[in-house]
Amino acid sequence: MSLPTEITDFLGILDESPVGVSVSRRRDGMVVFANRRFCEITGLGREHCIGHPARRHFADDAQRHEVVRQLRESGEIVDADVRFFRADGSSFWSVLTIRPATLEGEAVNLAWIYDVSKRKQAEQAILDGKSLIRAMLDSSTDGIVLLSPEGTILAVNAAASAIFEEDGEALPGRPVWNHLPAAVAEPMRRGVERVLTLGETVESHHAIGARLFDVHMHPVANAAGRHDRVAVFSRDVTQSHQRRQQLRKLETALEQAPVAVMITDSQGAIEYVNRAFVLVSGYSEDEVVGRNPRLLKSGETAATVYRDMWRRLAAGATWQGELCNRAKDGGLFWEYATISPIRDDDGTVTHFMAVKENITQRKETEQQLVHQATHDTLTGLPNRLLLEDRVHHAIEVAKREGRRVGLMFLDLDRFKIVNDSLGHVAGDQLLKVVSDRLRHTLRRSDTVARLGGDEFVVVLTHFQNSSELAEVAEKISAALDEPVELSGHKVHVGTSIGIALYPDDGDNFNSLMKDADAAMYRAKQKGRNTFCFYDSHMNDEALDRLKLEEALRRALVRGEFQLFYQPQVDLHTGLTTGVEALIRWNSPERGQVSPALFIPVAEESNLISMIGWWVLEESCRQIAAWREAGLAGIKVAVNVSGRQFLNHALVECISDLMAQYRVLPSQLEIELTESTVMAEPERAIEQLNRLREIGIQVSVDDFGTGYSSLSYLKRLPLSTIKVDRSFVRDVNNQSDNAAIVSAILGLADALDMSIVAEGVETEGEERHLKDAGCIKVQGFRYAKPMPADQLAQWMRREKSGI
Ligand SMILES: Nc1nc2c(ncn2[C@@H]2O[C@H](COP(=O)(O)O[C@H]3[C@@H](O)[C@H](n4cnc5c(=O)[nH]c(N)nc54)O[C@@H]3COP(=O)(O)O)[C@@H](O)[C@H]2O)c(=O)[nH]1
Repeated sequence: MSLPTEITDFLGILDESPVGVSVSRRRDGMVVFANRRFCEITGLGREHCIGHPARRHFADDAQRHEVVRQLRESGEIVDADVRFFRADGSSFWSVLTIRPATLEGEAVNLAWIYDVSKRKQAEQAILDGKSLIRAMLDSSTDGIVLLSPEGTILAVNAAASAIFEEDGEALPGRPVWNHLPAAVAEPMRRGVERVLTLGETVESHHAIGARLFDVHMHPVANAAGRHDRVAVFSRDVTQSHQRRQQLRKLETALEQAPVAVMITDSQGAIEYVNRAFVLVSGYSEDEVVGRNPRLLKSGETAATVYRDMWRRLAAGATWQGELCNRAKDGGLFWEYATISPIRDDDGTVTHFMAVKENITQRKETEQQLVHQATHDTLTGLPNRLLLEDRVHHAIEVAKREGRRVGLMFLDLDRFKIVNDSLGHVAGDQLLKVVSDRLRHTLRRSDTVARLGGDEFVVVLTHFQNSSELAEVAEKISAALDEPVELSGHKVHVGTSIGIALYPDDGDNFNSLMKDADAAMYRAKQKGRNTFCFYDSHMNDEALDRLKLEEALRRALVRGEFQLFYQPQVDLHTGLTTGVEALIRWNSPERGQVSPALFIPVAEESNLISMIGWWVLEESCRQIAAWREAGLAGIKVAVNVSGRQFLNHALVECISDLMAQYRVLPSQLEIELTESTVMAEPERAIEQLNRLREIGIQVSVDDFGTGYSSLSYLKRLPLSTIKVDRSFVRDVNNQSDNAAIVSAILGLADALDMSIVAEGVETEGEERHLKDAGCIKVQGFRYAKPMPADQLAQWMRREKSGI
């Protein structure tokens, strides 16, 4: 299109304009003119602008539509911010103004563009910065409020709006005091004044409803450096306060806990201990912090316990178990510990926590109970249960090491007499003395146990041969043969010891015990206070003894006993002065059993008391029967065993029997063996005096076979000494027997006692005795023991002088 000159001039002017100008036809939007600046701004050559649609310059379709809409509605565009394309495809911000005009009758749009990219970028940067600050402020969990000196809210972040429970946009311009409780507003007002006056930060704590806040107020300066605003930062510390309180409660609970608590780091260095720990261990916190818990180690906890503990802890598991630890003062204490690993958020074990209950008392009670269950209460020695365990163990070790085990069975020889006569208290005292002597005689490695009663067992493991065992047995015998002082009485007990060996005699506890028991019985038979090694025949004997005991028991019930009577004769007159009652057992199974065989078994098994009472009663009954039969005045001497003699009830019992059968004291005599009298001389003196008070005379049997103390003999109220038949035998030919008999006669004379010589069998013996001055005799030479009816005939014959 060729343009008139005035138009060309106008366009020439526009071409020089510093603003980009383009002219486009309104009917088709085709550009008809673009000035130099327009081409510079868009980077397009003029030929790429003119003759092309104006819309192609718009970089944003939405903006283009808006421009078209406004043009349609108002016919012009004033200072719109629009993005245009550059020739290289990039875009720039421009301020666009379009005004309608007419060019040569053609309606056109005159468009001015002004590149505002730099300003836009700056604006965007500010906007970005502001929104960043805003975003930062809003993302803060602390409430932030900017206040004027009067307390007017200038700005708030989201957290502050939430505290005030108000819309954040509504708050600026309002006095902050209206949004605070009076109790908070007033101190805050003073705080603001102070911040602005002094220019310093003020900190305070406030409660708003149920929530707690830490408040920091900072001065904010203006461009001139003057503090003209206050920034208030409020931190909601409700939860942390509650947590702190909970922690404090936990700490108090830990401190006051009755259980010891210890926390170590992962390497075992102690970091914390509570008060219970300090009390139990005796160590202060300072003394243990930084140290390893092994400082409590006592050496009493089995190594396996620690191994198990570390195996579990290393696997990250909790360990529970009992530890025996040592306190600072050296004392031991027991703890039931639960040790658990403590992990951080990543699951790494950072610490270990030990919670330990003091179970010392329970342990001590347990140990006491175990001790009670395994030890004899009276002597404190191991009992049968523990003995069995020790023997098992000793056999196991001996088996491995190819050694022998010696088991000694001890039975006190005269314990039962002491117990019956002096009472249980003295008996207990005696057992304690015996225990102490055994303990002192043996090595610590040997076991001494009490089975009960007067039976003890010694187990020896360290000996070379059986003669060493014999030496030990001798030492024990010697120690127990020493007299024991009991309630003012000197008592001789003595012990019989049976010895069995592993593996020689048995390979288990029961067989060794059985064998040693059999050997002990043999030792008793050998004469007491001695020892005997087991040999295989002993078991048969022990079995026989047991059977005999059972048969004896039955005999009492079945009435298989009978009394025989042996006369005692006066050599001057040839008349019977009395008779000795001698028991006989007519066993349907065994036939006639000698009292020499069954009396010792009865003594061992306690049956002797019942048999003794039977003999006493039967003797009294017989005296009465003879009286009824016209044979008054027969004096009966009854053998009384040691146990029966020392029984408190003996005197009363004899009195009762005498009263029941109307027996005169002169018709009854008691015979005691020398050993019975001398076992307990003091006690014997007491009992003999009581018998004398009721008129009963006592003779001492088997005189010369035991060990009489002359000083005691002098004090004993005895009427007669019976010379044992071992001294009477062949007295006329054996000078030593003659000397003994002569000495006994002299003694009896000096002590004003009468003499009866036992077991006279020959005329020579009789003559010697008569010449020596012994008048009363007893023996087969005159009469053998006979049943009561035969004795009655014997007496009648004698009376009638036949
Ligand atoms: N506790 C009790 N002991 C009793 C009782 N009855 C008897 N015994 C004691 O038993 C032992 C054996 O007695 P026994 O077999 O009866 O022998 C007595 C006489 O038979 C025997 N004796 C008498 N004279 C002679 C003789 O000339 N030769 C000879 N070889 N033996 C003779 O002596 C025994 C009487 O002894 P002792 O009692 O010491 O006077 C014996 O120890 C009895 O004591 C009883 O009831 N209770």
